[in-house]
Amino acid sequence: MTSSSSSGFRAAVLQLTVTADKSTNIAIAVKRIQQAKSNGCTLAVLPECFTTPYDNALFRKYAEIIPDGETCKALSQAAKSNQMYVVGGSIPELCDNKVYNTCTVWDPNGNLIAKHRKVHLFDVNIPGSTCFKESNAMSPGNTLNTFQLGKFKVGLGICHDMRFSEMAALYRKQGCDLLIYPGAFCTELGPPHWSLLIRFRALENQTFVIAASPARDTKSNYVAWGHSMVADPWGTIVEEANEKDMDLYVDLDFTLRENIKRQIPIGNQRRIDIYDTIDMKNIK
Ligand SMILES: NC(=O)CCC(=O)C(=O)O
Repeated sequence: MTSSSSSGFRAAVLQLTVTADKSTNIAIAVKRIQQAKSNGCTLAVLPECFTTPYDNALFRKYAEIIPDGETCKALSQAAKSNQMYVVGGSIPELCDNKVYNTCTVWDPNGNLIAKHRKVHLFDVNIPGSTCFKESNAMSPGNTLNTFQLGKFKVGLGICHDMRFSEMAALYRKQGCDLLIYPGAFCTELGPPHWSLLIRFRALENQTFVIAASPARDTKSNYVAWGHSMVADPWGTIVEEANEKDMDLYVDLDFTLRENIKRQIPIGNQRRIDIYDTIDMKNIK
């Protein structure tokens, strides 16, 4: 496969360091998108909250109106000048006085072709480990969102969204070939769950999965796990970053997905007749 062919394309996962300065973060992202282009990539994926330290106290301060804010202008321009698709990780979005954790997607003409507001907010309470209540600062989105990259369909989620197999299954049902999760797991929940969740979403849906994290900054209030990752429909890790500031360049060949779907045809084996008798609303 060349960097872009009928069977796939090359993707960049940009594991950049998020500083306290928004303009610096945007400039770093733009530079890394250019580098991805030089390395033959068709798609660049940025991390969750790549313009903003992951901190409830800062989300509203850093928030922007989409698509009028400085981040959207820069991503649109970067997508257009490099003739690439850009998945803009996420930024805090200000809309009707609410703040959302929102991913924007830009096509090679610089058009905004999709927007996903994080549906499942990161509210956990693990004494002695991680206590975070994202819903104190953010509002949840209420829709699932996809976009088309050539003949391939992509489903979008943000970080904690990846814990919900129901959401990924709905994307599978819609025919998604690839799921993308900008994310920022912490150093407590990253080691036990990050890789497992990514591989499982890939395996159970027979899709590729890209998860893009910020690099680890041990001086920040919220220390990201890093380990950006690409998993294939077999559940194998194709590429994994360590915790440092770095990028992954990965060739995605979707003939693998077609082969696996044919060889292990779980798409046709589901017993909806049984599942449909179970009332999901009553299952916690
Ligand atoms: N930013 C997030 O949504 C973090 C999610 C997370 O760490 C988890 O364990 O879930």
